[in-house]
Amino acid sequence: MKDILLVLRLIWRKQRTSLIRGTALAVAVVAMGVALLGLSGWFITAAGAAGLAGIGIAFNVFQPSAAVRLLALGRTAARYGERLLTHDATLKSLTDIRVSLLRGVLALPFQTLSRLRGAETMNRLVADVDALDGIALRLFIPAVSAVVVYLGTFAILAWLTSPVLAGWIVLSFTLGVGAVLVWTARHAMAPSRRAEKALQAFRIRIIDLLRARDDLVVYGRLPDQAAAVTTAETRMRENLDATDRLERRAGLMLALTTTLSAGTALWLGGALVARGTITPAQAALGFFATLALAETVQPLRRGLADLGRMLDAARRVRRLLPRDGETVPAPALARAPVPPGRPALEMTGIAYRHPGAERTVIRDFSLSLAPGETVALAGASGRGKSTVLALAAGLIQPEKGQILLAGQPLTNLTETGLRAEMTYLPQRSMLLGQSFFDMLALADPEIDENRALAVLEAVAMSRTVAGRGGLHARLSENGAGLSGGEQRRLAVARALVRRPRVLLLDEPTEGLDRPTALRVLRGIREILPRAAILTASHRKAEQEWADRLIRMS
Ligand SMILES: Nc1ncnc2c1ncn2[C@@H]1O[C@H](COP(=O)(O)OP(=O)(O)OP(=O)(O)O)[C@@H](O)[C@H]1O
Repeated sequence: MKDILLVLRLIWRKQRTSLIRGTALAVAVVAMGVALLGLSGWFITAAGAAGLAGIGIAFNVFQPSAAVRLLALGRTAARYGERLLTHDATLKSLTDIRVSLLRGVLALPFQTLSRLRGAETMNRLVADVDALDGIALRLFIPAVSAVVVYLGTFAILAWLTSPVLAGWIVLSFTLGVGAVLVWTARHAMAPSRRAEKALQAFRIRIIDLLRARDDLVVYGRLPDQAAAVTTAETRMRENLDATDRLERRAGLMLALTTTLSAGTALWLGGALVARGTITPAQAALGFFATLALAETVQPLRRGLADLGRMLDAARRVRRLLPRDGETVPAPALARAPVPPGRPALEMTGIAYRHPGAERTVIRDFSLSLAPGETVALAGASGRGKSTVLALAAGLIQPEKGQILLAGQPLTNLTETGLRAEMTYLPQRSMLLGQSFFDMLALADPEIDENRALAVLEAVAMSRTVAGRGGLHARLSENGAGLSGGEQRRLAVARALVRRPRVLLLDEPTEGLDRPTALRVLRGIREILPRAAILTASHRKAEQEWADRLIRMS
């Protein structure tokens, strides 16, 4: 519940004025509904009684009928305004929450980020935030309007009829309805949670199926994965059916409660009429007002049936939201230009152990890299070459030692400043974009065609690009229609686009034949003659290309 309140506070804080106005209109809608039915009941009964008493001619029909029309029209207008304001305000605050969530995700440490599963994170951002719209629209606003209307109904009925009748109506109605709503919330919690879990599993399994379809086909597991998708979908439907059945049962119980409350109000009103405390028209007013109170509980019924889903969504979302007073820093510009004439990269006495790992993978590692120099890290698989590159790139922080970029500790540079000076090509890259040009523009949105063609020439991709219809020809998603070697060369070209002072390469020519690999390595140097290059390499071609070799053991 704490999580729901926190999300509600966020929604309220971001759209306070619209939500206050919308809640006021929601109260007006329900109050006018109660007044409309109560007044109509009183009007018909009073007119009938006046007719029976033979004084029908003196009965003023104009004022009550004008009030009935005013209430009917006012209710429609208030309903329209309420929907417009509350839905608009909720959707706007959910958009803000989604952006805050995305910022929260991006601000996570590299290690945590690399452990996140894409499909699950997408669910957080989309499905969970969608589930939160009911918190304001189907729980908070209806609950506030119900309480205000019950108090108002009690006060007005006590004034217009009798305090005993007013007290009985509001008390019996509130207790009966309250019991049904608590029952609904308790029984719907588990199926609503299970339905949401099954929906998320369904989405994740479909994404896994699409992403790994080639491997699933090769290993003959496509039917199993498809069956897993169907199972999740069936489970979702079963649980959604269960919540629907519960909601309908709750509707039946609410109708019975309202009827019981209205019936007893009629009986009590009759008894008060017999004692001469109130008139028949006043008793009718009480009876119809009780029937009208039923309108206050319909939205709450839906909201409470979804409570389990909203609670889980609020809990998951809250974990990723910045805490109160904690703002995620926006990337800023570098604080100071990097001074010239120093080693481009210095690593001194570095020690690092991956979180949860038993052994320290990097111990007392030091390196000095001059501008224009190329150093290759060599050593058996698992010795920590990629880890050194990630440390140098500032993606993870060493437990001991210091890393300087042209004399400045990495920690002194802002994210933007650091990325402007240094580029890192990991072992596996994602090629985002629909054309060669788009893919390169990810590294520099200002890139022009000449520069794009130059870096593509440097990595021996000019012929491929021309053969595919040029820089802007449409490609398959993530470069799927390109060979492995072509994708690798494109990733290298993208790293060159930024003209970094320090270039970190993790097996840049993996998947290329030796002559192409040598051409690409030569091209990298031609494009960046003064860059300091640190590369993790198993291949002879890369080790020969380097000025110096550091063996990791
Ligand atoms: N996030 C991580 N959590 C725990 N251990 C990790 C993590 N990343 C890497 N390791 C471990 O750290 C060790 C060094 O990994 P690293 O990728 O740096 O080796 P490498 O020398 O680059 O290997 P390769 O040549 O195969 O790429 C390995 O034993 C690896 O399993």
